[in-house]
Amino acid sequence: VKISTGYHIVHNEPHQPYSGYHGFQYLSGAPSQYIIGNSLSHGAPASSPAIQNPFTQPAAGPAPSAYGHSFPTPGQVTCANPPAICEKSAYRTLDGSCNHLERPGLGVANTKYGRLLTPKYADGLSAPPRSISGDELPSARLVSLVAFGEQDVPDPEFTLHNMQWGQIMTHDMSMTAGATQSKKHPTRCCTDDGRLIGLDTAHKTCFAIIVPPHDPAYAQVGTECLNFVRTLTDRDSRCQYAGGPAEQLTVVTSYLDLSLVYGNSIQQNSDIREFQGGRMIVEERNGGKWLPLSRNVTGDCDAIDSSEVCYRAGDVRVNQNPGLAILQTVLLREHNRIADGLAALNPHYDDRTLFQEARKINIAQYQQINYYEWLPIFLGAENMLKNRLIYKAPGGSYVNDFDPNIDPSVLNEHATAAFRYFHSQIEGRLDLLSELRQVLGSLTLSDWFNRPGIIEVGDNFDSLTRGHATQPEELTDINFDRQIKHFLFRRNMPFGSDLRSLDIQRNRDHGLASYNDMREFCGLRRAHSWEDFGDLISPPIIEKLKSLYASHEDVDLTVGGSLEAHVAGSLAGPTFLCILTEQFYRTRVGDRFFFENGDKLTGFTPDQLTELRKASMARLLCDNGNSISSMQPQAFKTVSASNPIVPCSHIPQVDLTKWIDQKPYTSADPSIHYVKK
Ligand code: HEM
Repeated sequence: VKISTGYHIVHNEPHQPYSGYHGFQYLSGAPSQYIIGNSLSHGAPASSPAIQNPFTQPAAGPAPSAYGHSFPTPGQVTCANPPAICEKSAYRTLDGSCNHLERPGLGVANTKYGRLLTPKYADGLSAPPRSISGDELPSARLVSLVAFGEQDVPDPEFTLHNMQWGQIMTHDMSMTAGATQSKKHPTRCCTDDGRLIGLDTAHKTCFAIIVPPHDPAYAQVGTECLNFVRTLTDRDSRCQYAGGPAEQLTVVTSYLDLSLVYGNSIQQNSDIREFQGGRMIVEERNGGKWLPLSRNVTGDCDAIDSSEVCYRAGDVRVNQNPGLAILQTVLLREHNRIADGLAALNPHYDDRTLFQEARKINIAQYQQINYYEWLPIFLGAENMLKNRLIYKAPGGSYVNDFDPNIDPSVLNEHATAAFRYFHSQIEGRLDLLSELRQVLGSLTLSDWFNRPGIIEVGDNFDSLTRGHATQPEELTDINFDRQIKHFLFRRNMPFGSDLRSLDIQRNRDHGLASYNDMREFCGLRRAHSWEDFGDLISPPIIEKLKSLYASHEDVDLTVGGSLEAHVAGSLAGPTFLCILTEQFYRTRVGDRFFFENGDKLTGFTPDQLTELRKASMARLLCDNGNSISSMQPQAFKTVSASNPIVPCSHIPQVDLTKWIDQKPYTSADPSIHYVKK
């Protein structure tokens, strides 16, 4: 694989036409760099325009369940409540407040997404955009069907854990306010049998997706409408609005701080914390240690009865799919493993110290995996080095790059368009594998949305974990698996929703700037005709876009960005790569607690940092399976001669003895009593 060399984002240099924004640009790059994944050639991975009827009879599924009571209530916005003055602490707060000491509200749960470009609403305030011709934009479902395919193309290099970890990071960074995400939304914009509810009677947050006639899936059952509820914005909030166009709200902290494990507030955290030995609550069932059960099983899961397993965690989306529930369990068990280790090494520690120290180590390992193992696959190691997202920092050396001028908020363009491109990696078949990597069976994804109990059955937890470490993810391209394209959250129905349609509709709901505007912002050539997209999008796909949109100016960011040829060494085209790189730069340098920082109070000792840099996905899986004894060292990558399966004991482990013995603190700050040796 050829690595790109031509990209360099220059931070903190506002781009002239958009001077209100944190600017960056690419250095010029030759078109020949765009060669991987989506291709420019005419015969390139097809988007399977001739959609066959792929649908079989539905398997018997669970009965429809009640609404999820623990999910955010539509129409209601929780106000962020950061303190006016921050106390200096060695530990992060749970809601993200006071990460930035002068601006305590930055990155806090229940605040606005950031934006690179001003929103594009039809009325300038909040109405979804229209074509520049004044007409409606093409149906999101139609765009999903015509511009995107559903071919099953396994990725030769990366495993399903690679996809699944991305969803973990996503859930850590953002969640649209007012959404239920996976549970049926109480606001109905379509009737239960898929007919549109008239505009006069529909709720004001409705923005239903119109299904085109002759839809290859939905026409079979007469579905004309997919439910879609708009994200709550600052204009819906009594505590946020300061005038201007609507800005969507996100209900989780923007930092990579494992908020999905620990919760986004003291309240959420108290509900899942044991308050003994620094541990989080785990419950024993059938000899295993599992996430605690939800108190509203039929509300939170698509459970048939209240005896089914349905989890409670730091993030309400925990039950959405089996792979996600597995990694949430792994990260929870890792916390308790560390807390128990620290307790044995430091018997004088109280519950709070053990909890916070274990949390701090868990987050640091996770950030190490994010930046040094996972992100290089997506963004390219060289691109990351060049743009100062990672460093070649030897041993225990610090990287003191916290920048108080950087806003760590999650960008709307990132969460609503660029990062969702990786929905393309989702696989609809989940294999169960033995320790010898023999296939024992497999699950169909849409049978198990919101029914995580399957991971507790028999040896499924380990078999699925091995499966995700062995099975390839779907290639990152224009194809989206049928299981999420026609069967998403289908419950016991023949069909469900379409994730690609939801992505496109959400782009419009959030009024994202157009694909063409974003190209220009990213230093690429602005297109003045359809043909001008040809530098990055193949001609047959441009033809499809032409058949959908009235003008090249209308193309949604989510759509155009997902159709670009990839930059060599990365998993995205230049426009999305620009957004993703900018996001993960901000997420790093805008986090005062980033694990490589050498601050005396919040950081680690050089010895500890040396250990933390040994953290890996493989070790995490080895340590937190029920009984996993072997793994390939690079668990995001498929097994190969250079990445063979080895006994877990061969995989480096973070040595917790470096956290023994805290010496009395001798700094000038009298409020702080201890520091690591
Ligand atoms: C089986 C796997 C997955 C399923 C079923 C799934 C499903 C969903 C659903 C239903 C939404 C909300 C759609 C809407 O109404 O707007 C969503 C949002 C999102 N997904 Fe996924 N997803 C999966 C994996 C991933 C992966 C692998 C990534 C990235 C690497 C990802 C990134 C995102 C992002 C960034 C959002 C928006 C988050 C927010 O700000 O609310 N997802 N996903």
